[in-house]
Amino acid sequence: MYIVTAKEMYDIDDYTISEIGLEGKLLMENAGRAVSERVIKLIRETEPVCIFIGAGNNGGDGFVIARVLLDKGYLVQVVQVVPDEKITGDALFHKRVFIQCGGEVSYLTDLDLIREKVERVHVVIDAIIGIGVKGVLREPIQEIVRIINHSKACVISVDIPSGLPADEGIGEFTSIQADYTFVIAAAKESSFMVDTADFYGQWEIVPIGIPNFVFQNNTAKRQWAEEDFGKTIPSRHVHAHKGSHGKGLIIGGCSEMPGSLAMATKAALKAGAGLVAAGTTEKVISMIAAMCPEATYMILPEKDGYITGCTASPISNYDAIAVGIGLGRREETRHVVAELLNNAPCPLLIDADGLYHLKYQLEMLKQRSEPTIITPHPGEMAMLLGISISDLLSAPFHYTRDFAKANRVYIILKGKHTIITSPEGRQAMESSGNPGLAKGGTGDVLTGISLAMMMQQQELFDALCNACFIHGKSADIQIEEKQTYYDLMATDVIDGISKVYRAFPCKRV
Ligand SMILES: NC(=O)C1=CN([C@@H]2O[C@H](COP(=O)(O)OP(=O)(O)OC[C@H]3O[C@@H](n4cnc5c(N)ncnc54)[C@H](OP(=O)(O)O)[C@@H]3O)[C@@H](O)[C@H]2O)[C@@H](O)CC1
Ligand SMILES: Nc1ncnc2c1ncn2[C@@H]1O[C@H](COP(=O)(O)OP(=O)(O)O)[C@@H](O)[C@H]1O
Ligand SMILES: [K+]
Repeated sequence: MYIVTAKEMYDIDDYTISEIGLEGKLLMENAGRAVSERVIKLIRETEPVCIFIGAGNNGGDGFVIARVLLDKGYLVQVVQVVPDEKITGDALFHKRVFIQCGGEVSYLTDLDLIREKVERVHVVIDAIIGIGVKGVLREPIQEIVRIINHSKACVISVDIPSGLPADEGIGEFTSIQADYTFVIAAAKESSFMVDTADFYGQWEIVPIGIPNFVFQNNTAKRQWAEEDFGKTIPSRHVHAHKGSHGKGLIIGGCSEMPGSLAMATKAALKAGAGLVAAGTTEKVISMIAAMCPEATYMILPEKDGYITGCTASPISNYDAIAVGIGLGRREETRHVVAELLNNAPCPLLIDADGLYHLKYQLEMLKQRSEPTIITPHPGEMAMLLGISISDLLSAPFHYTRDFAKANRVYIILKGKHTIITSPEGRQAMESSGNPGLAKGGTGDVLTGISLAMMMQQQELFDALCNACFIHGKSADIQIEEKQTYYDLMATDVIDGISKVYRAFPCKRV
């Protein structure tokens, strides 16, 4: 599933129409029919429906839906909220076809009459404005939207709730509050944003016949789905030995935070790493070694219980290194991250307190010849960017893409919808997981899983997407089977990794 801005969707439509030859009228027919199919599954013929239609192509979709429902015997009323001369092009074509089929259209702007109508119907279909909205809704449409929002009717939006921007980062708007939205052809950015997602209600994408390659050529953003995991997760060879699946090192931990290192280490092994070493202070090793007997341990120099260096040890022997969890923010610790940025001869993942130290040496990212991956939650990403969390969350695709390209870094921006970005600006959204994960330690588990994935035979970008999938899916399976959002623990997420692999068996070569 692809994710688009309004401009990208218009480019995709234009190419499909002008280069491929699928006419706009035909796309509108496909869109209207595809939405009608879903509507028919939701509502009964006896439930009166009112379709609200605006001036653009979104309104055109509305005329197709009206025709299909009328033909199926539904009680359909069509209210046009703009004068006749505003209906032009493909929308006018489909209005005429609807009328030829016996349909009736009333142009209404009297708000009392509209209120009366809306009170009498069970279902409102909102085809007033789609992705072509500009700014805050003008009157009388704004008031019509208010009337619909105050009614008891079930509201079904076509493509996008009218008034809502398709793109992230747009501040002021008034919008239909939909119960359901049937999104045409590709997800719009706003369906994932904290401030706009809820307006969609339950939503689903309806395909309208646009070929896959047209999306691929016009957007670098997509959702990472179960099928992607199934297709990309590497096989385990029958003759594999522990070296075939990577030798990883995790550096972190201090006397106050030993558990995070234990969890990341265990998660990395559970996710499939061949060998994992935990690099930390002698005291932390004595605290956690029994929790993860399968790991090896590397004693690092320390001061007052905090690690102060790491390159005295042979870091060149590893296939991937993670640093930062439970590391602490002492100044003496900062150059642990600097040493790794300078010397780690393999992919380097930086998380948690490591990101805090990275903020002071961001310019080193560009000098690395091996990939660097950062795994911030929104607070950490905002800190790296020097902006507020609310600014970041209003336009996360934009901010993470710019940062990734400018600093040549992979980013996993964690959240309900986690965004994975490559240094070239390719982006995937991974949406598994649930509120049970909103608990300390789950990020450490993701770091461990990510380290394991980074060392398997798969493209690094896919590896990071798959790590997020395993993490979220594990939490989902645990909630389905035995736990609740309240009692899910980070260690349960580690246990659930086995269930993900059993549910999606990978190929054995
Ligand atoms: N081939 C295709 O492209 C396909 C497109 N498809 C469908 O087309 C939709 C996009 O259609 P679109 O581009 O015609 O724009 P659309 O969303 O109907 O809105 C434009 C109208 O809104 C009005 N308006 C804007 N802002 C406003 C405001 N603040 N307050 C009040 N009014 C405002 C604006 O008025 P104006 O400012 O021009 O006076 C204009 O009349 C897309 O979402 C999908 O459903 C599908 O059929 C598949 C094929
Ligand atoms: N409501 C939620 N829905 C889905 N995933 C969530 C939710 N809350 C947190 N997560 C996931 O849990 C993890 C939390 O990571 P992080 O904030 O770094 O935790 P910590 O540092 O305490 O271990 C991330 O992978 C995030 O995507
Ligand atoms: K709409």
